[in-house]
Amino acid sequence: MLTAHKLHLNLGGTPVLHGLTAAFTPGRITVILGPNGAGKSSLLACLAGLTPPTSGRLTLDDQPISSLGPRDRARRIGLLPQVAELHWNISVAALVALGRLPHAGRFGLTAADHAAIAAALAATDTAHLAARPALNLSGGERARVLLARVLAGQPRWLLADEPLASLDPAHALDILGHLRASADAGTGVVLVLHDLAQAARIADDVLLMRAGRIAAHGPATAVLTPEALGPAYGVTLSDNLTPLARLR
Ligand SMILES: Nc1ncnc2c1ncn2[C@@H]1O[C@H](COP(=O)(O)OP(=O)(O)OP(=O)(O)O)[C@@H](O)[C@H]1O
Repeated sequence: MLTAHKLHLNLGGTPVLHGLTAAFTPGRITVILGPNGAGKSSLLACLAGLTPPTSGRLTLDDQPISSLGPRDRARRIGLLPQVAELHWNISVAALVALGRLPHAGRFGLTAADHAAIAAALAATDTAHLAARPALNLSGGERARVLLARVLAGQPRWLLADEPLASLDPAHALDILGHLRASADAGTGVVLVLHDLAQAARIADDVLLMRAGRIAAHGPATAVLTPEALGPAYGVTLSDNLTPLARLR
């Protein structure tokens, strides 16, 4: 289990998370929803152990996340951040191989490493880009390659912030299918999404945030309703979760 207990986070003197308590279950896909600025990315960064909370407790399988060494943590928790910038013009193959760094032994990549990299390239339909310089990719290609880097690490927990935002419908479906298969194989998957239709398609559980607090958390069927989502987003929603109008 990945858990947050009474999590508070201040950034630049501003309270961003206000005492969140939540547990995430391996083998399930949790989608975090909420309006801009609700604290979704901040929560994900805390869960990944990258942003230390101001107070509260984060644990992975009953162990404080802060007690994990960076290599151990990176093996167990993979994070795809919302804004993933590329600074080096290395090849796609080299970039995806970086995802194996937490597993790297003294003698370079093993057959298992190569197999994991090939599987990540296949899952994201990026194998044909392997020789391309990473800086020359389109936005959607770059997003898929950066996801491949995370998948190559085969983390037990996969946290991804808007992983489908720049993908075309076919690639979005491919990635959703891969995430479902990963969860079915026991991976804990936590996704931040804005598209309610995608959330409805993939979520087992939904954590709805509003202004740094949890507005609802439970099975998707219970939270993905116009009554629960509408007030959080300040809109009225149709039965199929299409936004109809702003709430006054
Ligand atoms: N370094 C920072 N200093 C001060 N405030 C910050 C900092 N980083 C984020 N915030 C604020 O924290 C709040 C939560 O931000 P966060 O990025 O977690 O929201 P979000 O729900 O992911 O939003 P979005 O849907 O727009 O991506 C926002 O009000 C944001 O302006």
